[in-house]
Amino acid sequence: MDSPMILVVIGKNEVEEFLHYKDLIPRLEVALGEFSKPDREDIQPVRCTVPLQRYNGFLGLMPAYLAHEDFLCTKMVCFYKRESGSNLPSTRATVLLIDPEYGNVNAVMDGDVITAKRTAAVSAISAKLLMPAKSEVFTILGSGHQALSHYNVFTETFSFKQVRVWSWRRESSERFAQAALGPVTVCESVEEAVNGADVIVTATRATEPVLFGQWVKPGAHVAAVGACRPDWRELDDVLMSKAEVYVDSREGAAAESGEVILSGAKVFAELGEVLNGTRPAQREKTTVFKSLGMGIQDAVAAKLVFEQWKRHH
Ligand SMILES: NC(=O)c1ccc[n+]([C@@H]2O[C@H](COP(=O)([O-])OP(=O)(O)OC[C@H]3O[C@@H](n4cnc5c(N)ncnc54)[C@H](O)[C@@H]3O)[C@@H](O)[C@H]2O)c1
Ligand SMILES: O=C(O)[C@@H]1CCCCN1
Repeated sequence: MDSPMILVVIGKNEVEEFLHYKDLIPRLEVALGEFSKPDREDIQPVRCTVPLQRYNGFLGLMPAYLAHEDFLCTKMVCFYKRESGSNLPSTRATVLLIDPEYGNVNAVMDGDVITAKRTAAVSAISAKLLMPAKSEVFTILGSGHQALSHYNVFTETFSFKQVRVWSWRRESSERFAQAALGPVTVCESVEEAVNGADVIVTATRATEPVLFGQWVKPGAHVAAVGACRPDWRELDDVLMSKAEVYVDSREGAAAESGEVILSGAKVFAELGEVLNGTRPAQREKTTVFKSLGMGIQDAVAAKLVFEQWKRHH
């Protein structure tokens, strides 16, 4: 017998309409905390990846089960090592909601907005915990989808005196600055962009380091969002060795993060451990939050979207 639900398709516009940072952030904080408990019940295997060599990319499968909420879903995300000048998106994602009792699919949802917003929301949580107490200068490296979602949530959540952007191509940085809701200073080089910055987000497709420790102010917080393969980097060894390293999942970082694996840096804590109070937030030190993305983050976001969708239909 099937579950009584019929299959619904929820597109990008609806996900955008139903997913708000003010709802997403507190729920992600709870989920990250649950994930980092030794007796966790939520289930999330490390991403399974299928190489797509012909296209220089991967298909990532990201299932998750939120046990307390009896919510089961999986994201399917293709991500590519695009040429630097390419205008094609580096990730495309879809989320399937599955009835945990009967096994049938209840909903197919756009995953691009979910990926953009939940990733930025988790970086904002890292900054809330780890950035210097008086943070005035915020720098974004990259000017793509993640750069924009990070700009949106960081400027919505914190008050910076200056926001700077650097990107591979100046035209893209200028387009980014025009699309942003507030003033953004376009920088010519990474060094200029990060000089004196308190908070730095790296959201590029780089596979070799673009951010070097010698340029980063002591005590700054870096949320590193790109470089999600064991041999890809955005940050150099100097930065990885001078910073206290926080991750979303230790297991994920050990399997997938070039920054962690190649530098040999020790992971100090998961964000969830800081949220649970079992590891300290070393705000006064230079900190790196290495983000790789987790299925439970997608599940939290997809659940919120589905709740709102049901309310409106
Ligand atoms: N941590 C997570 O959960 C998570 C989630 C989604 C995406 N990502 C990763 O974040 C990164 C950005 O994703 P996006 O969706 O914004 O991509 P995007 O394609 O929209 O933007 C990528 C940006 O990187 C710049 N760029 C390209 N090649 C570069 C290079 N060699 N050096 C420096 N900059 C370069 C581009 O100009 C562009 O500004 C990707 O690496 C992606 O895989 C991580
Ligand atoms: O968690 C995610 O959704 C992304 C997909 C692309 C690779 C990095 N992580």
